[in-house]
Amino acid sequence: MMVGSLMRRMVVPWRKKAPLRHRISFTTMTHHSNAFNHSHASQILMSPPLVSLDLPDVWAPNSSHFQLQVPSPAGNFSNEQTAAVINGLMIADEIRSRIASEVRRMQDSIGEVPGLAVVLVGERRDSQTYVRNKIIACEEVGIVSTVTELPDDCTEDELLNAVASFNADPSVHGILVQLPLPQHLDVGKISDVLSLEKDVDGFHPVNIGNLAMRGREPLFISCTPKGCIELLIRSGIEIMGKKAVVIGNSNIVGLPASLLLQRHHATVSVVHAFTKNPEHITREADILITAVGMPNLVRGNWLKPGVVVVDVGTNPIEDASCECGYRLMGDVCFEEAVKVASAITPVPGGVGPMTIAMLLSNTLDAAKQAHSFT
Ligand SMILES: NC(=O)C1=CN([C@@H]2O[C@H](COP(=O)(O)OP(=O)(O)OC[C@H]3O[C@@H](n4cnc5c(N)ncnc54)[C@H](OP(=O)(O)O)[C@@H]3O)[C@@H](O)[C@H]2O)C=CC1
Ligand SMILES: Nc1nc(=O)c2c([nH]1)NC[C@@H]1CN(c3ccc(C(=O)N[C@@H](CCC(=O)O)C(=O)O)cc3)C=[N+]21
Repeated sequence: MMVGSLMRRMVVPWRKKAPLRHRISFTTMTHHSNAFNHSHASQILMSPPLVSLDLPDVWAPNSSHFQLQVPSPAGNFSNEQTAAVINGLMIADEIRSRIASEVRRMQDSIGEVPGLAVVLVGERRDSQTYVRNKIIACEEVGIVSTVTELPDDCTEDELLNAVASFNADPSVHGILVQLPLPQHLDVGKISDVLSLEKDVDGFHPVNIGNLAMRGREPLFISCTPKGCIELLIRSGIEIMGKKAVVIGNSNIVGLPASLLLQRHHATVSVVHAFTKNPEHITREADILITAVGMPNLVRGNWLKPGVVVVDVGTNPIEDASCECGYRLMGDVCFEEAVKVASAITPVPGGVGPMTIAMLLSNTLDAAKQAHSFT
């Protein structure tokens, strides 16, 4: 289990009662009737469902406060309206409550709890913060987490050995290697080594390939795109038949987001760094997902009135008035977009919390699969 003497491990113990703010029953969830009316509905990814927990992957929110009053995209949207702001924190909270009760049910039934191993290389402040947030989130739902920290100058073998040791550890059901890695380490080699059954980040080429191919089902879908689609569905926004534009094409967000939107029968265009006149393409979008890392890239005049905007971008901006010295901004100029869009996710408080909720969900799924627990 040790990788040289450089590795530090931190084990967060299982807490019996997760201190979540809201505890709600999920038994009242129903299918999203509009989406299921369509004859192609059965072709939408059904296994595994978007959110684990054996729910259908297209479904309506179970309480009215999640149902946004969204004017139909590009339809009768008036310029005087402002967009509904999609509350990712609240939706993620509800999902985490459900995961917590599933983890308890698993422990009560078979005496096992899901385990997540995180590998963190180097000392990037942002990565340390993200990992800490993931560990806290695990603790809150009863998932046991382990962090391996490796120094910036660790060798590829040390990193691969850490992953391999978690592959072999039956108490670890999910493995996440925090990105970005230092330049001398090849992220592709990790996914070659990482066990497919433990790839809770959904980065394994077989998982991405299966996401791309008709008639195939990935074991895991990348957390951020999965969170984006979950936000749309939970907000009552139909995807099928819509024109969707994704800005960004990374393996971690943009590419799987466009594949997932296609699975939901959107017509998808991808905008990237070499796209000429991107605003001509984005202005066609009914649904826009942006994952670039450039604050204010998307201005109000890039948007069609009534568009639904999902802003993945997470950009720290220096701000002396904030306690930590910076604030977070998305890729979208929120003040302008909110006057044009019908619904929009904020940063912070939109996609970010959903990414973490989906990681917990994937880890629970992995543990259920490992123990044949249904
Ligand atoms: N909220 C969350 O949960 C998460 C947020 N993020 C955030 O999302 C953002 C993107 O992350 P990630 O995908 O990892 O980033 P990458 O740097 O890996 O990818 C950025 C993508 O943006 C494209 N791009 C760069 N410049 C432009 C431009 N001027 N116009 C259009 N496209 C452009 C690139 O195009 P090309 O392919 O041509 O190079 C690339 O596909 C970051 O801000 C990150 O912090 C990321 C993960 C999770
Ligand atoms: N292997 C791997 N998997 C990832 O999923 C992964 C990664 N590496 N590297 C970095 C990116 C980034 N990412 C975020 C997760 C949560 C928030 C998040 O919770 N954001 C909060 C704000 C958090 C804060 O205040 O700092 C919010 O938007 O409300 C943001 C970004 C996952 N990533």
